[in-house]
Amino acid sequence: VYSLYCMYNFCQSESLGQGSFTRIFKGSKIDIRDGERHVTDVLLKELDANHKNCWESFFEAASLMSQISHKHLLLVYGINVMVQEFIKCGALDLFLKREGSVSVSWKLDVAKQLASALNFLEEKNITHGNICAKNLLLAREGDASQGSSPFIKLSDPGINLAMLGRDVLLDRIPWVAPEVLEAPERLELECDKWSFGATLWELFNGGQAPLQGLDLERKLQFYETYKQLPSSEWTELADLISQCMNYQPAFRPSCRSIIRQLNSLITSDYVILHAAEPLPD
Ligand SMILES: N#Cc1ccc(Nc2nc(N)cc(-n3ccc(CO)n3)n2)cc1
Repeated sequence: VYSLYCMYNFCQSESLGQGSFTRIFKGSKIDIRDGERHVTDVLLKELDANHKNCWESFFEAASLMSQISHKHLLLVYGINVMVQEFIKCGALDLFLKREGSVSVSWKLDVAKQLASALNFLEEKNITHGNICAKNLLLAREGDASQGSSPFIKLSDPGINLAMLGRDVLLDRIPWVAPEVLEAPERLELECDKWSFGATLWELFNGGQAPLQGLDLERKLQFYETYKQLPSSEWTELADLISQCMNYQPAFRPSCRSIIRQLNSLITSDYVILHAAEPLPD
């Protein structure tokens, strides 16, 4: 099996003229197969700014052409790129592992921002389905000494849970809610609350993955025996995490309650006592 690594690099050359609603660039597709580089000339078509609204038909046209082939039909290599805003400091789990010592109030600030993103999704009745520190992107590091706070953005959920194999789902224990394992196609809002609890745990444990190193069988047993993650010595935090990670979805707190509890954590004297060093647990 070879790893297909395909990178587009392209230079803007207006000389290629304009499509009706598109800008076109000449580029080259670099595939690496069995250690060999294959460079192919490609043309990249980008929907221009004031026609973003008809991206569906742009997408349909491209996917239609990519599904058929004939010697007199243009070959479409694919439309398999998602273009995202580049977030300066990358994923939170890696940042926490690298940094190690961020203050308790920094962590609570990040937790509150995630809670407000979840609150927004809850109001829209949208379930994300893949809340975890890996999918929290740090747009601004924030520096406690300068008093500037961090700024996070929740990434896309990736492939729909119902499309994933059972092993992938099991490997997402303990982020994936227990009820999702049995019915990944029926995602409810409550499953994001469970994942929020697991993400809080990551946040206050230096970005290390909970249940790391457990194989899938043991991860499944963790749920079958209704286990909880090792609780923090900060009881109010441990309470919030276990409320979110309640095996009964209906008993999990609403986003408003989560935000209220985070606000009271922020004012608790634990924060002042641990202003500088990270929580020991
Ligand atoms: N060193 C370093 C470094 C790495 C990445 C970025 N930036 C960025 N921008 C995005 N839009 C998305 C991501 N992601 C990273 C993991 C995921 C998983 O979803 N996304 N990283 C900035 C610095």
